[in-house]
Amino acid sequence: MQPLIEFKNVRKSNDDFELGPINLSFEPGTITALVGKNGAGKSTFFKLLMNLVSPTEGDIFIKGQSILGENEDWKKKISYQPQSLNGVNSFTGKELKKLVSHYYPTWDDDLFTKLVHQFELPLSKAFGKLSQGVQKQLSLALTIPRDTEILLLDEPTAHMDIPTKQILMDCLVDWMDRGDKMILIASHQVEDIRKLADYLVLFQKGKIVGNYVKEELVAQYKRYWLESSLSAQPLPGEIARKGERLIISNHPLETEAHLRKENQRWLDAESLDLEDIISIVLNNERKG
Ligand SMILES: Nc1ncnc2c1ncn2[C@@H]1O[C@H](COP(=O)(O)OP(=O)(O)OP(=O)(O)O)[C@@H](O)[C@H]1O
Repeated sequence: MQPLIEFKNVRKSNDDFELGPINLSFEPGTITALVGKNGAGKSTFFKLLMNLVSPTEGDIFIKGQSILGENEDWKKKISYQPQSLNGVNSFTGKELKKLVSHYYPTWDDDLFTKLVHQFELPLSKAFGKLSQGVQKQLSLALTIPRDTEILLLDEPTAHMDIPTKQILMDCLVDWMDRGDKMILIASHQVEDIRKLADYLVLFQKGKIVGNYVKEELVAQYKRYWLESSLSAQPLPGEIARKGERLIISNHPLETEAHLRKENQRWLDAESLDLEDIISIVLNNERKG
């Protein structure tokens, strides 16, 4: 299957920041979360993909078409919700909808009306006079109904109350059922990632440190409480220990095989929270 998006050896250098090299591709039918600390490069990744900033090296393809060429047809296949909308403060929601819907041949007006109703958006008020959370909701209501094959969401649930978050999650799940679509979502909200994402791309200071299937990543980390004290020697797979009887492993099969061989029993074993796993991977990467 042809990927919807391909990054081929992409690098971007800003004053004191280097992003890349990025070699990634994204298939239809997938939701991928971009995860990393503040300043790790997630928004720059989106800006590169929208050709709002130019790569220093490499190329990006949408359905096989380079976004760097003269032909800009690809823009109608991709919707982007940036962290904040600039230059629109004096426009009302109604005016913004007219502008946006005109550009996208796939615009779904019923979906827009549904989101306006669910988010209770005041369409006659100037964008700049809305609260941050409502601005975000309006921005989403102007983005999702473009109904393109690719949807890019940069921190969609920042400043969002809990019931509205739930509406958005349900909307995105329904939206994926519409066909061969994909979503890239940059988020610091582990709950969003847990609920939505199939894949995780982890960023650390401009480098991609891993591209994981979420379920496989979660299955890879386990915490064990052992019946008796551990020897000082680290166990196979061990990446951390607390006290004398608690260890964390990122190779549970190897760890368990070793414990059985040594007749060391464990009283309990459990998977780690996604939040803990992300912290471990990013902190280990920082140390490395
Ligand atoms: N226009 C710019 N000119 C120079 N440097 C920039 C520009 N935009 C971003 N940067 C730098 O690029 C780096 C990555 O920023 P980016 O916004 O992509 O990170 P992020 O992962 O999205 O962060 P956050 O989670 O805080 O949104 C930062 O060091 C930032 O200062």
